[in-house]
Amino acid sequence: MAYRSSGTLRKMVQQVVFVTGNARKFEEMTQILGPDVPFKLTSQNIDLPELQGDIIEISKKKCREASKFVKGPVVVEDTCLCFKSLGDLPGPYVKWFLAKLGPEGLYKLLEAWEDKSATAVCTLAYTEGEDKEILIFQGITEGVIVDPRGPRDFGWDPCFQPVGYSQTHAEMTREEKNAISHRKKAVLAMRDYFLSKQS
Ligand SMILES: O=c1[nH]c(=O)c2ncn([C@@H]3O[C@H](COP(=O)(O)OP(=O)(O)OP(=O)(O)O)[C@@H](O)[C@H]3O)c2[nH]1
Ligand SMILES: [Mg+2]
Repeated sequence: MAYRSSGTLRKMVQQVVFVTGNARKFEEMTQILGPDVPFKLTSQNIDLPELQGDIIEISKKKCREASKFVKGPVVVEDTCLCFKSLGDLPGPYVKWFLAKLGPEGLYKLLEAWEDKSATAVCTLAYTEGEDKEILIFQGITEGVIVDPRGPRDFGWDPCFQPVGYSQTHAEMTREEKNAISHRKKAVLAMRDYFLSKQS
């Protein structure tokens, strides 16, 4: 078992459970983390209540709920899609907007507005256990909402085109998306935290 060499003797985290019902999130997080990470990531699908509030608040509550089930280190993710013209809605409620309207409907929501800009926000909330502090790692990608293009196998990817690119997330290969995405930025911030704890 590994221990931190400096400061108080402390057991290192060896396994982190990603509580999510979304297999694509786990797949992308695993690909982004790569092999160079000091813990093993597994996933568990627990139907967690998602309370209302701001992004950080929702993520922290989700993490605390998850930690009651998982007896050990746990991470959860909440992803928001925020339309500037709509005062950052649908934000954390994008899942329900997407389910009812599809990517076309998301695009049409902005029909009356000239400004189609949006931000994709990935928020990871991590804790070592039920009574431990919750840490937040966030990644944001700026983009525009376009008439959907590309495969429909993941959420709103077909209507989100990152600034500086001519392809939507859905038109990119998985590697291309993972190299620039909101998730990549959040996951690498979490990975850096773990690597810094090691040294
Ligand atoms: O096109 C996409 N590209 C992405 O990179 C992405 N990440 C999440 N999503 C979707 O946005 C909503 C977030 O809701 P969400 O954070 O509550 O996720 P979820 O309920 O699917 O899983 P979880 O809460 O069990 O982890 C859900 O509809 C997800 O499918 C994405 N769509
Ligand atoms: Mg959810």
